[in-house]
Amino acid sequence: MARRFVDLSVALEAGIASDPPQMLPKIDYHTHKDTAPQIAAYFPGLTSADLPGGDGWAVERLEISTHNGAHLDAPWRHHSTMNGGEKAWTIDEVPLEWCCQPGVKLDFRHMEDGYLVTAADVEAELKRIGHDLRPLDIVVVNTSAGEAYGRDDYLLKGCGMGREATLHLLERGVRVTGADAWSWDAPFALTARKWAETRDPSIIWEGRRASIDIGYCHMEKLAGLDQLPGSGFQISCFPWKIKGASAGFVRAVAMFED
Ligand SMILES: N[C@@H](CC(=O)c1ccccc1NC=O)C(=O)O
Repeated sequence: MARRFVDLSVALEAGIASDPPQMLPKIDYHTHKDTAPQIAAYFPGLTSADLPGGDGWAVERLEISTHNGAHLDAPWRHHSTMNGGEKAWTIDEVPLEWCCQPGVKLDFRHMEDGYLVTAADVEAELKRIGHDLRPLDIVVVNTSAGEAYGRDDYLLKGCGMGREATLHLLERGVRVTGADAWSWDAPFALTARKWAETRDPSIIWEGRRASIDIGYCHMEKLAGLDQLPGSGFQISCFPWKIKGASAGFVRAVAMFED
């Protein structure tokens, strides 16, 4: 039996519209030509001419936040408490068991930017793909943001998972979800417009705040969801173990046993 992999993570990349301007990642690439003196520092007397082709080593320095690139948000990201009053788990406390499970893909690409997905929308899509949710299924949502990654309109793209839809998944035992958009919730700028009209603060991060009731994790900035069927694959998305952090980078991968 051959195993096939689909990469579900965007590359961490500088110079594209992946995040708001003040939150963009910075990557300083030190090339082989730049670094020969770094090696020479360990071997007094060595010159670049002694190295093959004059090459030193390649290394990069990053200036990033835990929310740049494809990442898994821990319950701690969503609120300081989870499960009705317990201290919320940070990323290093998330059970590994949550992060390698059967995957389910919901296709919501046709939904309008900023539309708030309901529990009925989730049920209708599960019926269409013929899947009954099981505890710990990893549910990923393909929105219109997926194909806009890196474009100037990326931050405004995609429907949002509302509180009702999020709780619907959590009440069925789902503990890890994901989207290919900048956020699990609706794009911030669109929620801000609604807030300016209503002044109702409960609409801000309404999907992720479901974690206050039932702690869960979600991935953001996924890629390649259009290549997945509705079900029939595993997802692996172990996060970087960053002590006490709100999120960890993930190389999310879908695996098929063909
Ligand atoms: N909506 C996303 C992304 C986000 O908030 C973010 C992305 C890059 C850098 C910083 C971010 N947020 C706060 O510092 C999240 O909640 O992780």
